[in-house]
Amino acid sequence: FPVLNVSSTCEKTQVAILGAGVAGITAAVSLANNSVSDFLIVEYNNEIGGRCRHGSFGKDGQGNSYTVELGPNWIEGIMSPGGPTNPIWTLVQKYNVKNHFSNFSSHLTYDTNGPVDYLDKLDTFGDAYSIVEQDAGNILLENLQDRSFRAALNLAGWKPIGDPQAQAVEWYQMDFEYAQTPFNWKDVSSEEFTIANYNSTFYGFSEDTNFVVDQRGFNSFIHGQASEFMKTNDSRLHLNTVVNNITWSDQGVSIVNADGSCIDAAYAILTFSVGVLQSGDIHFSPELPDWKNTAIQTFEMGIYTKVFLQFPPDKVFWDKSSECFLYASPTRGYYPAWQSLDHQDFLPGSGILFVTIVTDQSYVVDTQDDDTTKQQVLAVLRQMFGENNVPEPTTSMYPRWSTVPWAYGSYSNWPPGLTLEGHQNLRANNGRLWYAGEATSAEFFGYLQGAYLEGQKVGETIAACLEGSGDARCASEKSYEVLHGTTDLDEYMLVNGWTETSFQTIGDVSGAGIGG
Ligand SMILES: Cc1cc2nc3c(=O)[nH]c(=O)nc-3n(C[C@H](O)[C@H](O)[C@H](O)COP(=O)(O)OP(=O)(O)OC[C@H]3O[C@@H](n4cnc5c(N)ncnc54)[C@H](O)[C@@H]3O)c2cc1C
Repeated sequence: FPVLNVSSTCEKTQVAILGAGVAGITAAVSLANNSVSDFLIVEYNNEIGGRCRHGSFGKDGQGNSYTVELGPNWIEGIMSPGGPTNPIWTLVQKYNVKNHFSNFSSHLTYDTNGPVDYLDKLDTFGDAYSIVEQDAGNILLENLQDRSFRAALNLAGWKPIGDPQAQAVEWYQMDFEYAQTPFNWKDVSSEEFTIANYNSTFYGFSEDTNFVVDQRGFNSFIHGQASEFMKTNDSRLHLNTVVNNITWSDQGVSIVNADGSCIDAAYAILTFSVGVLQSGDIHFSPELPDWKNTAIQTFEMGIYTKVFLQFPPDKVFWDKSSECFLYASPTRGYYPAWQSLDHQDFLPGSGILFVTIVTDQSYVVDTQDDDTTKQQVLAVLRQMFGENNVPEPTTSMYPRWSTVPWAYGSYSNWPPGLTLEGHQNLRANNGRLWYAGEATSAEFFGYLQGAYLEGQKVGETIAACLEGSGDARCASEKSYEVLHGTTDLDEYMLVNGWTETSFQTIGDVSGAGIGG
């Protein structure tokens, strides 16, 4: 097989897989399933899993730490009878990853004065959201101009300005899922593709989401997958190796790492996050063409931060039968969604509570010290549950996703006005350098299933290329040098990374907009 610099001293391989997250490991499974065993996986960290990552936290009665998920916690969208199944759900069952149905109707509402019932505002939001779904379907089917999610909600009559409870409800329904806000000038979400993304997962698979509480960690499904094709200490897995330079062409790809090691590959699969690609930490030679660079810089990266607290288990002050506590602050997005792990279905007796914040507030906590954040969350808890009822936590912890140099953020988000062609440019290969990851999925961006499906697809494509570049399955991805303003209906097809799932309404069809 042809590679660059055949005379060089670099390690040689047929396929260099850059990154060992879900996309990278799934690409390797695809190659192995297609009889390609000559590949190398290069990974920044000292373990596989990527953003699917856990940490040790707190102590149980025996002095052992608990495992908590720093990254994904949910299998989002499971399956509907007779419909497609989320591939992550299939893997979680295969490798017995412990999970439990998340009951989102098990929530209580609070504001600065303590408990107060504003659940009815969730219904009002739901009514407006159904109108937005119809509107988004119309935009897609009629090839109309996309708009921001804020504009869409306003047009549907949902205007939460000046109402902290309504803002908390909006945060719970939007920011909690997309890690980005539809709030006023900060709005960075497309109406059309946010709705399509929601439909693909929650109408395509099902509206159920299951919460993972496996003490081996959520990523044990990735370890399970890897064990199917790799031995312990497999020499094809290069951990603790940071890629710095990528030289690409139609003949092959050369990679130079920070430790000076290098690889010459016939093909490479790049799975780094949009945050890493945007950062400029990776140098490309030749420079990436404008159409590719524009796509990378246009797609958005959201931050999703969980702040964990452990309280003495005998001093738990919240209702242990509830899963979620929503807090309405005058400042929208200020420590709004609290989840209890001390629940009979999760980690009973653990005394662990965590609060989620996203992008704007995440940037704030990422630049302040742990103690300041702890004092802020305790002040909120004391407003919610009473000044004298909330003791000092025994420990607290949170990851700073915006600063992690192998991710620079949590997951991607589709900005207003970006067309399907614009997104396709994020997916499209540059010569023999191919791309995969959650962000390259047109329908499932942000989710584990997006990373899985994109990794699988690229693995199969390159296996076909290695059989013979004349193989039709090896054709280059379509790319667009000139971007037009909208996307014709007949472009929603595989050539642009679009399957038919967003047009299905297998789950709850009550508000299905796109094609529904
Ligand atoms: C806080 C949080 C919550 C989330 N919640 C959910 C959820 O509940 N459900 C859900 O489905 N999804 C969720 N997601 C999204 C999900 O985690 C991602 O979609 C998925 O893990 C992305 O996989 P990937 O393979 O595309 O990328 P990654 O996992 O980022 O894999 C890329 C790999 O490349 C490596 N890398 C980066 N730079 C370099 C370099 N220079 N050299 C070498 N290696 C490098 C990284 O270390 C990483 O291992 C969440 C993510 C986060 C962070």
